[in-house]
Amino acid sequence: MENPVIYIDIEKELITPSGKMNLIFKSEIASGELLALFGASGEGKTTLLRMLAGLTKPDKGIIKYGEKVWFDSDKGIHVAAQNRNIGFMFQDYALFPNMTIEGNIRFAQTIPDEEMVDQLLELFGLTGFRKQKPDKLSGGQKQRVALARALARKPDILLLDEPFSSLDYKMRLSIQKEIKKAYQFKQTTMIIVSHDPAEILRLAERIICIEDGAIVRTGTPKEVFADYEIITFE
Ligand SMILES: Nc1ncnc2c1ncn2[C@@H]1O[C@H](COP(=O)(O)OP(=O)(O)OP(=O)(O)O)[C@@H](O)[C@H]1O
Repeated sequence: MENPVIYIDIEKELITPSGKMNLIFKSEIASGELLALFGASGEGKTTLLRMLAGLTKPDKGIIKYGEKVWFDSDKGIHVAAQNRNIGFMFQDYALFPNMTIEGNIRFAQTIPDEEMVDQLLELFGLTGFRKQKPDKLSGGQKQRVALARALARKPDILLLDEPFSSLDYKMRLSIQKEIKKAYQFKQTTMIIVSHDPAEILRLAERIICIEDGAIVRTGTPKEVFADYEIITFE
């Protein structure tokens, strides 16, 4: 069954180091779409994901998931994060320090599924660490656990904020490939924040560029990056 379309039409005043900036975002995100958000630091990409996840309230507007209204400022509706079935991994993710790696992944599941825990550990190259505590792991390994945890709850929507930043090139490529495979297959809608055009070209079907708090461009990554000479198309 297809996931519903996400409809976002919101405004939020951001308090930035250089003053106030109004973030205005209106878009429809299709079911099963792999969308990248691209923009300079401080443009509000993380805040946008947080609003979609229900962790930050927009000042005004509407967020809908199919027929379900998740946010409506006029009607005073704000559905809590735990009722949106969104998997997310933000830059400031924290693992539970007293739980093992497998425990961290298991804890994220809404319905217990040991086979999936094993698959995720395998997919992210973590099987050998499953009984370890997070403090024994490197930054890249911790990031992989956080990614596995975001996937573990079988979310309808997956929000990834710079999810591969601590991974080495080889691991980056292999995990990008696996994520793309697994989630296109399941038709999970995925929104990824990335500063890396090559990564966006590899992963995303559509890109939305944000500048000064507004959408300035949208299209396929090839269309949008066509002007950038530095990019090598694969
Ligand atoms: N709830 C909030 N209310 C008002 N301003 C906020 C709120 N949350 C974040 N901001 C501000 O909005 C600005 C944009 O932050 P955000 O983290 O969304 O940007 P970003 O595009 O994700 O940047 P980066 O690429 O560096 O992660 C920052 O200056 C931040 O201080």
